[in-house]
Amino acid sequence: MRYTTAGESHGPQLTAVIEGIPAGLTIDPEKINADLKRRQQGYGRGNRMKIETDQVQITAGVRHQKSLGGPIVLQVTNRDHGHWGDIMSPTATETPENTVRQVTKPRPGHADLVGGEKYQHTDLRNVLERSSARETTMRVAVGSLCKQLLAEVGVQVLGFVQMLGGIAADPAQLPEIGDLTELTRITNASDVRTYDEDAAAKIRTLIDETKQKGDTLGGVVQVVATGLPVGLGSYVGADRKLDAKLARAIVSINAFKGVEFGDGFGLAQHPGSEDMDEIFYDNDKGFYRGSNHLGGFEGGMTNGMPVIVKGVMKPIPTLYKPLRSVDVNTKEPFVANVERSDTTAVPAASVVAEAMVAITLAQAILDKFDADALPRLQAQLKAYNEELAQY
Ligand SMILES: Cc1cc2nc3c(=O)[nH]c(=O)nc-3n(C[C@H](O)[C@H](O)[C@H](O)COP(=O)(O)O)c2cc1C
Ligand SMILES: C=C(O[C@@H]1CC(C(=O)O)=C[C@@H](OP(=O)(O)O)[C@H]1O)C(=O)O
Repeated sequence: MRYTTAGESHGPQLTAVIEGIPAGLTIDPEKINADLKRRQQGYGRGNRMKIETDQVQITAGVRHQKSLGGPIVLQVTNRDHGHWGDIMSPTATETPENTVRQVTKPRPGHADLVGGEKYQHTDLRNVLERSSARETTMRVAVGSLCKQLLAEVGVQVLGFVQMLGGIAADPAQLPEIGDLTELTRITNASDVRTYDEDAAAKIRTLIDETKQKGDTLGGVVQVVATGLPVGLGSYVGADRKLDAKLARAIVSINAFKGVEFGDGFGLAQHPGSEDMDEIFYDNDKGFYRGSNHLGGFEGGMTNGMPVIVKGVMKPIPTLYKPLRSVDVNTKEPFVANVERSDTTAVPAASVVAEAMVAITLAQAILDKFDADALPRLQAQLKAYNEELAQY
């Protein structure tokens, strides 16, 4: 399964084309809309989210809510496009009026300067429009569709905020991970609600204070996936390791600078005897691990434990507090002048991370098994799990 997205932040609309979804999958657009809404929420977002109400339109590959096996097209309208006149029109010709707002002042921490140099753009709007995290709308739409597929084979995926601006959102250890729907109830990724209401209140206060100072915040998000078959991915080649593919998927999210599995960087702080997950056997459960320090991966393969992936998001680069930069035309220094921006988008990013994990896990399952039609995929997975139970 592969997908691509298209669209500019303030262009008319965003599009995703997905190829390789099995025929016969029920696709509920309202479930996609619910995830799009989660991505739009979260304390600390800027005014753009008051303008947009992201709703998916499915325009190809689906009939009567069932996938047909061909490419699926998803579209979301940018309501803000209406405020941009011809400036973001794909068809209007260039005039003094629609080029007057040329962007020549690159923002530190953004793609603006390097993108201009690389693509020979003198108007940096041509860079920022596509490098904007507005694009993650379509990743969430694709991920939401993938979650509908994963649910049909017993896999659940959930992303949430683990830390924001240095304050832990889940100070307690994750409870025994069973049904992720239960986890959704207590950890609402769309806001900074956490296991611990005190922590959530502290985070909201910190976001308010940071906004007042014209500054921004980053954080850590966590994604948990349960119900995965043993043996997705492979140790036999670098390009087949599934943990490596997940790392790439997470770091591909705008502003993400690091990724870890299970105890991640914390593993370096203990001797091996405290970090390995010992192996046990039970007649009913088969092989199982007594702990999950390694986040569900051994040798680049799923080992049957929940997959636990974390990603770190840098603070939002556009600050109301000015940062120094240099105008690409005049080569004169300036201090940035901001119109609007998020103070933090870590809650939204946790929904994006969930989508990226769902997409990558769906790809791994569809690569491994015959995926032309959903019932055959389900039958193959069942046979595979039954075979492994005899090992
Ligand atoms: C959901 C989400 C919302 C974001 N909102 C903003 C924003 O309002 N302002 C901003 O400057 N950056 C925002 N970013 C971050 C930038 O898109 C990102 O830092 C920039 O494209 C440069 O890419 P890089 O940080 O991956 O190098 C957001 C990122 C995400 C994931
Ligand atoms: C539009 C979204 O996020 C945007 C991501 C973003 C950036 O630079 O990445 C900058 C802001 O855009 P604008 O300049 O239009 O306010 C955010 O609002 C979204 O998440 O849907």
